[in-house]
Amino acid sequence: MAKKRTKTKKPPKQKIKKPSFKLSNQQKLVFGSLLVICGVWLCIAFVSYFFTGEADQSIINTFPSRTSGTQNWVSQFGAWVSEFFIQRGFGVASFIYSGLIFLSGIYVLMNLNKSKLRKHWFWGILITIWLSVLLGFFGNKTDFLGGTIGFEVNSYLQDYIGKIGVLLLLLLGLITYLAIRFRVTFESLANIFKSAKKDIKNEVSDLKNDLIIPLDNNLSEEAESIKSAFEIPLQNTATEKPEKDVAPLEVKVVPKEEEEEPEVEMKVEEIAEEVSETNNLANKLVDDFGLFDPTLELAKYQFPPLDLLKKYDSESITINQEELEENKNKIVETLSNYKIGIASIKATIGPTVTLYEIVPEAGIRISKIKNLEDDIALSLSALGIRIIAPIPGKGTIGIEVPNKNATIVSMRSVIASKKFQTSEMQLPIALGKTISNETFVVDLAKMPHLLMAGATGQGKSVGLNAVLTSLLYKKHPAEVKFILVDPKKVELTLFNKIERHYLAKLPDSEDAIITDNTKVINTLNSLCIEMDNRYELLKNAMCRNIAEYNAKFKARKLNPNDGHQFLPYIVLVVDEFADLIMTAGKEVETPIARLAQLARAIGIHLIIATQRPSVNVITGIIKANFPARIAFRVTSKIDSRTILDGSGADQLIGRGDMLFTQGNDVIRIQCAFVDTPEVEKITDYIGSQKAYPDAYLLPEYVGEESGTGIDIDISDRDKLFKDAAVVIVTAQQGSASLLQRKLKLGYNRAGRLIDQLEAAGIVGPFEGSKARQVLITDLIALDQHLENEI
Ligand SMILES: Nc1ncnc2c1ncn2[C@@H]1O[C@H](COP(=O)(O)OP(=O)(O)OP(=O)(O)O)[C@@H](O)[C@H]1O
Repeated sequence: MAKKRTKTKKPPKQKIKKPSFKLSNQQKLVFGSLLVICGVWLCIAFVSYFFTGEADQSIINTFPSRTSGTQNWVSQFGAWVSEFFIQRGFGVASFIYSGLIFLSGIYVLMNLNKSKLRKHWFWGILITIWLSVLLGFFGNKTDFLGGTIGFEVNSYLQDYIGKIGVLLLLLLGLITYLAIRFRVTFESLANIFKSAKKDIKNEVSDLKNDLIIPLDNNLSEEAESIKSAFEIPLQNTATEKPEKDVAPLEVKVVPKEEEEEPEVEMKVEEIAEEVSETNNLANKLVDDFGLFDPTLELAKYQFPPLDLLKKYDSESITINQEELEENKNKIVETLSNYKIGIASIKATIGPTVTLYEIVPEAGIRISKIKNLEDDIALSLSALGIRIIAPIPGKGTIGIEVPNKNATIVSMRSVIASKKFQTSEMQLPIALGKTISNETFVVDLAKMPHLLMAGATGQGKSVGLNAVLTSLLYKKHPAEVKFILVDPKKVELTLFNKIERHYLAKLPDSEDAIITDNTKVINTLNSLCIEMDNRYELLKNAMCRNIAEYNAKFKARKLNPNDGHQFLPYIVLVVDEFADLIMTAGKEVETPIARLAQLARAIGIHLIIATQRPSVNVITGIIKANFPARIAFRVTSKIDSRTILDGSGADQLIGRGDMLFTQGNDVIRIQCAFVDTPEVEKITDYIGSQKAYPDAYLLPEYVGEESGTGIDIDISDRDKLFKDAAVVIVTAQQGSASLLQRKLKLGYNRAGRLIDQLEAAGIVGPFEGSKARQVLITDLIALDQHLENEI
């Protein structure tokens, strides 16, 4: 009897939402004012206590009676609170509390940094205790100087460490406070003393110089003219005598100063001070305003909730014992046909395939099994069998056999997984589940670029959506931007709704999603400029990569006035890369290769998807720079080799069954499934929230083709100008695509040539969808036309 066991599936843990304590502006006004008033009221009550406290003593315990007749300026409650804080609490130091409450009100009203306020409270409470103990040292039990707490703590300590001990302890407290709060060090204290000593000395010597200089002047002026020699003593008659008295002193003091001034130490200290100044400035800014928060502009942005993703009925894996047994028998039988004995066999059930791990009997060479790969697959007669001989690092042989009932790996289950939720990766992507049913999460930033290939209908678009969805669930709009290239015009259009949140575009383009191949070239070149700009920023900030740079920026160590800014990651997604490379050729390949080679450190990552993984699409230069690859099912072994450098992708079963490699091992994964309505819901959810004023603007790129001024210099003409003219005149058809085909050019270059031909008067102006008119009738006329030009 077939036993069916169903794995009990724990419901995904919903993240418990923390209650938000954010106040509206009106609430802040009310709450802030309340605190300010409380602070002032408390202060009045405390001051009053010094005058009325004694009189109120007797009636304090009758509280709360309306007729008690307290004398405190703020009446009964004031008397009681003051008694509580001053007499029974911390004595005079209680004033600090009223100050703290007042300060809190100001912070709330002015919406100032809360972390600083917390610091004020922390230190305020410590100072209150310290002060209360200090004053308690001098007071007695009934005294309100240190309050009951100050007095009691004192007497307790004095019993153990004596009066001197308490004083020393208080001194230690003071030193600790100064050291931690004001970062006072022994050196800085020594410096203060030194500079104070020097200031005094300078003042003394200035005083002396004041007295000496006139004497010098006298001497020089005496040498110059007798007249002035007379005048000066006349002006300084009153100081004449002391000058003469002080003159011998000059000799004594000056050499002393000369001995002290050339101290080398001084210079070293100054440099150290300068460095710490910038750090101190950054620290101070962080103290005042907290770390820079890039998400502040969209502070209220809500990440899409999990509920937007669908749950699927067939999500839990059902283990069909009968099927397992059947497959095992088939494997054992098939292998024994080839005289391969099996020592043990183990099955791991995944969402779409089951992995049978076989340990062959001793003496059987793995190469033998490897050679029989195709025959074994044929004997097992099932689609999608993949043999891994040996499984890397295990020394066993793996045979992956598709399950009869494949389960869907929902996007919801992988997003909800602990692995994804707690991941600390820079750009985490939940791709799906592995063969052992583990959620597979990778970091796009580490890949650093991804090549995706697969025949049509095998799950590429779903895969791209899974990647984008993962990032939307994990990254704030301030942290990542997408550039989407979608020549099919349908796959990625949904993301239009989040243009002003998550997309990046060229400044002059209307649509953020690029569907026109010519625009791709501009965008790629613009991205290269962005890359160069970012490298410049990183160089100036002395950072090696974007993570370091952003951390430094957040710590306010980089000045925005120097052009520094928080850099979001940029993810370029190109669907149908084959289409692009066919129409634009080198013009696309070159910037893509450049970006792929250099962009990893500055946070630009490329994801390229193609249906046709042929070598003229995935060229050597592209392949070399895309170590991370995903292969969905392809139709031939050759295609599989092109993507993975090995076979396997041709043996997949489709519908999101894929192989992933990051350079070494190949991992089989069932891609998470996210349907279009789910993506729509997510983009709707994000799109309905407050957005940035515009999409993230890439640097402007003035494409060469945009210089289509009709006055093109003859010397600037393309080398192929003459050939192009011949092609156009012969065919009597002024179209760029004709040039592309005949001269094997990219679209851009062909477009440029057409512009040059127009400038030369060979073709007419642009006429919309129609081909341009050819103004030269035959090749002889063309030759004459070109000769006349010169
Ligand atoms: N991970 C998956 N789990 C379950 N089913 C999937 C998965 N991925 C794809 N499919 C199924 O395969 C169909 C085709 O997928 P998809 O549109 O992604 O193919 P594609 O490779 O993008 O095709 P094309 O290149 O023609 O656009 C989907 O409609 C869905 O039914």
